Amino acid sequence: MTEATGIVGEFLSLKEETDADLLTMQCGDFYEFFGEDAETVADELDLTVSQKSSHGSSYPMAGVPVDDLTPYVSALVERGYRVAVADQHETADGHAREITRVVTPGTHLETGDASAQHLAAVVREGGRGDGDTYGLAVADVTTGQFQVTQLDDADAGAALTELYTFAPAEVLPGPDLRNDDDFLDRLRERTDAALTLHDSESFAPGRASHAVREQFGGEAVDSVGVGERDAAVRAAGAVLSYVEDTGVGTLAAITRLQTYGAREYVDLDATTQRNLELTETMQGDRSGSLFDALDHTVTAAGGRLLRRWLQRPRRDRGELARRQSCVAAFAESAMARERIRETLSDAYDLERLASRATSGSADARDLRAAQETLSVLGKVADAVTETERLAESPLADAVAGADRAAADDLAADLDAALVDDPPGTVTQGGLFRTGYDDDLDAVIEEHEAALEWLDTLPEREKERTGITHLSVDRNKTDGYYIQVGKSETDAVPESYEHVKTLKNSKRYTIPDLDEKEREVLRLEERRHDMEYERFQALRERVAERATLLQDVGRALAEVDALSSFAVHAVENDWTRPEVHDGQALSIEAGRHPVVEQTTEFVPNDLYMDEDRRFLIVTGPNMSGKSTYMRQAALVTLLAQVGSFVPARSASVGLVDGIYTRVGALDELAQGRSTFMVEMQELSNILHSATDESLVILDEVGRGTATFDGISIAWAATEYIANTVRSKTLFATHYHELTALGDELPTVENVHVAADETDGDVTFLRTVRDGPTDRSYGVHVADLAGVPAPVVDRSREVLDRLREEEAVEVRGSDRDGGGTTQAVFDLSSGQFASGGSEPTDEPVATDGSREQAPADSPADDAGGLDPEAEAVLSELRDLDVNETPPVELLAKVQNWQDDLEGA
Ligand SMILES: Nc1ncnc2c1ncn2[C@@H]1O[C@H](COP(=O)(O)OP(=O)(O)OP(=O)(O)O)[C@@H](O)[C@H]1O
Repeated sequence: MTEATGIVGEFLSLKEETDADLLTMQCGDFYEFFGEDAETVADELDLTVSQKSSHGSSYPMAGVPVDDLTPYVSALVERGYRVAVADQHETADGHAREITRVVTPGTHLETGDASAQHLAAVVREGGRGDGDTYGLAVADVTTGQFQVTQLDDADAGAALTELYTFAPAEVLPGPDLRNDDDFLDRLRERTDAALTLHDSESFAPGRASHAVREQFGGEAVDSVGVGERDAAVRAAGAVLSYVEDTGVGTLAAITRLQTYGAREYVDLDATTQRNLELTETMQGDRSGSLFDALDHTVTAAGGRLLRRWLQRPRRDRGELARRQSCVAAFAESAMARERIRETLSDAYDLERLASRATSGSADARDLRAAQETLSVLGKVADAVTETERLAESPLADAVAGADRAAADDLAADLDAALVDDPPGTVTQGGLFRTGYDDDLDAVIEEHEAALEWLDTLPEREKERTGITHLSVDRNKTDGYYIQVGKSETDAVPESYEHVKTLKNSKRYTIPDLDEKEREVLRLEERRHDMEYERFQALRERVAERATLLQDVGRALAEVDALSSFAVHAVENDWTRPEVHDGQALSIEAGRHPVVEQTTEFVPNDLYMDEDRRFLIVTGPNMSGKSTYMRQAALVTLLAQVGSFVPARSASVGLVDGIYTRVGALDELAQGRSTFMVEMQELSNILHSATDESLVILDEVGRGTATFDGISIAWAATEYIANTVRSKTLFATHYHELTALGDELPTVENVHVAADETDGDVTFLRTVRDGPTDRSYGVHVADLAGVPAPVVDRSREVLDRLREEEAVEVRGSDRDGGGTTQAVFDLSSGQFASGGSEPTDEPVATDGSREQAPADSPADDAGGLDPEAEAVLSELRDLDVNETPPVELLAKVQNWQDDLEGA
């Protein structure tokens, strides 16, 4: 291929300049993609590819109109591409093009999604292995939120967990982490984030701390105690530099550095968020999640905050008490609450408007929206002050946190400037009210007068000439003209100069009209320029008040989220939990917050404390074990976000983390076996949980052979109860484990009760102390529609196993005739002597006749060899009641081995 020149050549050389995935370049009224980029974009967005020839070669080309670029870029970014945009600008000798911005998943301003969009940088300091420090900085450019933290971590687990909670759209790994496959794999596994290698220099301590100081001022850095060389500062500097480099212009919206310590939030890893179905169900649906059930917010920002709260429960009792008091006040002020929510429903997303103002993308409608929302603050504040119950609650401070006077001033400013319903374009005039600016008014007045002259021209000309079919109009080619109907063209005066003949009419112009036309065009252009200039100035003034907009936006979002909690509490009869620093978790008549929405729910009590930390939950399948355990976790979580809880009363000891292990669903797709995932999750819990955590284990060890499963569950229970000492609920079908309830002082048994009369099982949904006696699995098989012969036979087998610890194999006699030949002996785990008919000889499962082995019980009469004797005597001496099941199993296995050896 010859080297491209011209437009394609220009495109290719711009492409060299950027490491973005795609480049689009403005060519007049279109943005064009060329070459491979054109093909990729056409594939992704269903655009038509044409061919552009350049000096004998031909290049694929796909383009979109200038005004439509944003949605196309958004769609590409949402698919994970980083898109560079090269704009065209006029120069003395034609035009030039340069890359003005790179839109990436983490810096995408025009997102259609109201939820937060996070860009994160993560830095590791110190050698590999023990004692590493991780710095994390997370920005949301759409709202200007910027959060920074630092944590010490041995194996990156805590740092990754912290990252997961933000569900970042884009991550910038620091220089030390770029080549760490393990870290990157773990990151990819749990987030959909695009990984971007940003300039290593920007992570360097000096550069980074300079960037942080430039952005927030030296004092801000010092006051939050982030030292120069800290990993957190390096991460923060990299994020700032990336936002600046991508050029979307939102850096100015990042006004505040929020640092937080790991101790402020409850540990809640991605697995647990998913298991507890906080924001989506395990199947990935929003509907049916806790957020979905709980969300009564009326603004996008309020919804975003509520979601964030659920994902980041707090450990600070003071903050929780503050939120609870606000919810309580709202719950008891029905009228004011409804009035405030009604007012709030007029609010736009101020945090996002602030970012649009600073990036220069806000239009007059956006500023109008900002004005209306700023004045919402005053109305909400008034409603709070006027309602005694609200006025004396911490809500008054929450509202007062934003500067109402400044908000009113800015709102008044904007209101004085902009017309009520401004147009969506900012270059076509019509934005400002009269009285806002004298110079502008003068031009507008002249312009309007000239337009008025044109408007009334037809009347004047009709009167002067006596022509009835006469109108004045304008189009692009002819400019202004007088149009006269064909039948009356004879009556046209001499002063009319003919312009064009149409089928039914003729067009003319007159000297006065030509002159007015020039005047109107001149005034129009001047007016548009003046209005645009003034609009930019106004937008800049708003951008300068970004912090104010963000403060007001956050205050309104908080009022929205808190009143949403109150609405839910009132509608569902929730109660204010007592939160305390002790261990006890006590729930009286508790319900599951989501299940109770759709089911006639049977409330249950739960009590745990220092001496009753570990509950083994047994009960039939489908009886409600999982629901009961999740309910405990969700009540705790709700208490730690400041919400009321679904219970008659509740007292919740604050936890430092909630860990769950629940049946894995979709991990097989990722190439890991269910059991492997189960064990990884268990391992993570055993490493991470502390005596202040809450652990939910819904079956452990089920994914493997029974003996291994029981052994692992047994050992894990001992380890948690004796060493980790976290509050734990463990649902299991291994009844053997219930023995631990009697032996370990802090472990207790509870069960979900069921009632069986005449073979009919009724689930009572009531939790009682002590272990269950049966499991009713066969009943569930019946409910699930397993064919009747299988269900009936299961019942028979079950009964025989219970009564005789042995069961025969049906149909093992291939030759027909008999039904009962091979007998499986539960206690030996082997086929023992055959049944009685039609023959006494043992038959293997394949139906073939076998010689009875020499040491089979059938041969006992002949005397035993020493090994068998030894086994028998051990068996006789064994105290079954005193031996833990796992040991029993091991013994049985040993005996079998011994006997086989003999
Ligand atoms: N307290 C309750 N009141 C009313 N319905 C309940 C209650 N608890 C559970 N349920 C309902 O019972 C069904 C089974 O509950 P769950 O999944 O918790 O049972 P499980 O014992 O964990 O079952 P399995 O052992 O098979 O996993 C669910 O549909 C749930 O909605």
